[in-house]
Amino acid sequence: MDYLQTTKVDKVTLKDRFNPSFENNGTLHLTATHLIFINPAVNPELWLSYSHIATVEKQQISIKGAPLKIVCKDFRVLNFVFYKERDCQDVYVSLQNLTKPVNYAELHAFTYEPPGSKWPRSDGWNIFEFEAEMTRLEVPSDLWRKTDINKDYKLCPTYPEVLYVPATATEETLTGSASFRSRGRLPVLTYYHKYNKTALCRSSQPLTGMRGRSVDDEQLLQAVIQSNPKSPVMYIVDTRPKINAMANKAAGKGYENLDNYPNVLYRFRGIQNIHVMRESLQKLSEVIENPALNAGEFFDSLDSSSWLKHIRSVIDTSRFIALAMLMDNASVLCHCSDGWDRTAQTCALASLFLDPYYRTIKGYQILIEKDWLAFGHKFNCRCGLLRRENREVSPVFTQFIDCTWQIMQQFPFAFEFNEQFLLTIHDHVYSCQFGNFLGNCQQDRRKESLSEKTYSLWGYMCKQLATYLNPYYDPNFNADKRGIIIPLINPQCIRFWSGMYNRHAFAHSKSETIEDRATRIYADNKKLEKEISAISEEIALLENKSAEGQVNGSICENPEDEDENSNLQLNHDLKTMDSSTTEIDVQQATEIVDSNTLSEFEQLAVQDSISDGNEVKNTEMTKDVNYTISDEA
Ligand SMILES: O=P(O)(O)O[C@@H]1[C@H](O)[C@H](OP(=O)(O)O)[C@@H](O)[C@H](O)[C@H]1O
Repeated sequence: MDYLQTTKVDKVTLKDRFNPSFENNGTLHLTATHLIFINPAVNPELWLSYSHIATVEKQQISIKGAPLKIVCKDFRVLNFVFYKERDCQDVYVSLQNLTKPVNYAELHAFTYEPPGSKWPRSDGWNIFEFEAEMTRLEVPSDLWRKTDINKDYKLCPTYPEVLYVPATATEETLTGSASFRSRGRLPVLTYYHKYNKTALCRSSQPLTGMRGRSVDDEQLLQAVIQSNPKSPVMYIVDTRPKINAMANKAAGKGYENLDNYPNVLYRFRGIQNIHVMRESLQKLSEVIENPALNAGEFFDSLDSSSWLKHIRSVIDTSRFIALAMLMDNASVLCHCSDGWDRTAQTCALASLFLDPYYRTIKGYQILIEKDWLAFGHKFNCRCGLLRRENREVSPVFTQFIDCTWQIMQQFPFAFEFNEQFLLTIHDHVYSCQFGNFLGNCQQDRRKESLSEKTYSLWGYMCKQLATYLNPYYDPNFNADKRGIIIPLINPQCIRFWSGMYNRHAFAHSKSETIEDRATRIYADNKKLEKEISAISEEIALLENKSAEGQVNGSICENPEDEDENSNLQLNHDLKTMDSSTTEIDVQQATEIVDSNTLSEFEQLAVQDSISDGNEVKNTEMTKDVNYTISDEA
């Protein structure tokens, strides 16, 4: 490893911004893949994958030594102080080289071997197949068809090989439409709501320019409309601010000219581009890192970062898509400029609102496989996994994980998984320990043979599913409304996620958060309930046995059965155990559910739109529905 100027440095201090008096002195080791800091008096050792490092900065030397600041992609900030300036320089140069790998082979995934019992490298690599997911969604073959037009990625290099399109669309129409869409990313199906036959399609922007048009593209959208027997219209949800879409026109792209797209309702949604999001996260990081802020200053700075405003705009757009499909029975085409950032966020979230399957552990992984990995979100570029162009880095996936967490706060019973599940996925996008997120599209991953050469994160996670289970989960949540959830988007409903952005700040603090405590108590109660019911069954069995014994005059006299008697006593104690805590929690839980279900109006609307007859009167629905969306967003 010629990158390493040094492999071991003694007399290093790891400062704690939030506890300056805490002297953490130890030894720093640099290996091929990790920085390790060891202080025998502190457990556990600190292990940091080079892939997790965002920036390394040498700071002003002081009488205390030579400081080195490391900012991580999981929002951890490490301030080391070296006794010798030379050591600081050697570590700085080493990290500068080690954190900017040039090619995949340098990444940890190609050397990682799971600790303990080995499991097959293939575990978790084949959880997603497009056809299987479309079959699960019950996509009707008379309305939609699978096409192999993208075999070997020859039509669109960044799309998956398997695509689903309207059954009436010809291959010529598809080819013509692809040539009229940015990077060939033509409108194709990503989610199907079988209850009212509405479709969610996704694409990139059209190459309209000042007056361009494509009859093929127009015919393809008419075919989308005709694939939905429930409505004569469809929506195009352009996730961008209108002004950005207009700016793209000058570059020969832009948005659909509705004169050429009859029966289409157009909505601009105002989600900002990757550059604005990168700057917003930079401001958020500065707020997180600053221990000197008091509460008021913290929230003022958080506001000025606009991070929560952007999170809200992504959720709001996804909610609009779900409501348009649900209440207007209209199919939707969602796009942005390239159709791999904001489109991935909003299509995935809208699907998560409409289909409870995506709120299970496996379903959420399938959702990421479909709308993020298969449809070509550029993980390499956006997460800076290889030597990167800073202009391409942006927290698009972090925002999606944050949005998911926001929805979990509103619907704590609707998700099979917990916060730790989201944090694990987020952190392993950056760790490069597994192959799932390497590359920018499906074609890249196949070229690198990642499923043969690396382990899958899903394979790793399924070995410890209990870690990721949400004890509040109710698989039948909102069952009478088919599990559909429509989140609230009032600003006060969007919260700062300290479990993501501040989790390392108080890492050594022993205090348990309220949420953790409630989760623990609730999980304990669940466990006790299970034990009580198991014991009750045992008691019933024993009572039956002893009744039989009395009838046959053969009551067991031998001392071995004393255990059974003591069990009976124990069981009796447990059975009469004060279950007030369980009752309170169940009562509390019921209150939470009541406050989290749809508002009266939305419940009515949702019931109407998915009523058995499914005969929704569009005009009434649209007329009644206040989407609170302005075209000029
Ligand atoms: O929309 P713009 O202002 O042109 O900005 C573009 C969007 O952010 C694109 O992401 P998208 O997939 O969300 O459109 C991104 O891929 C491009 O690099 C950006 O230039």
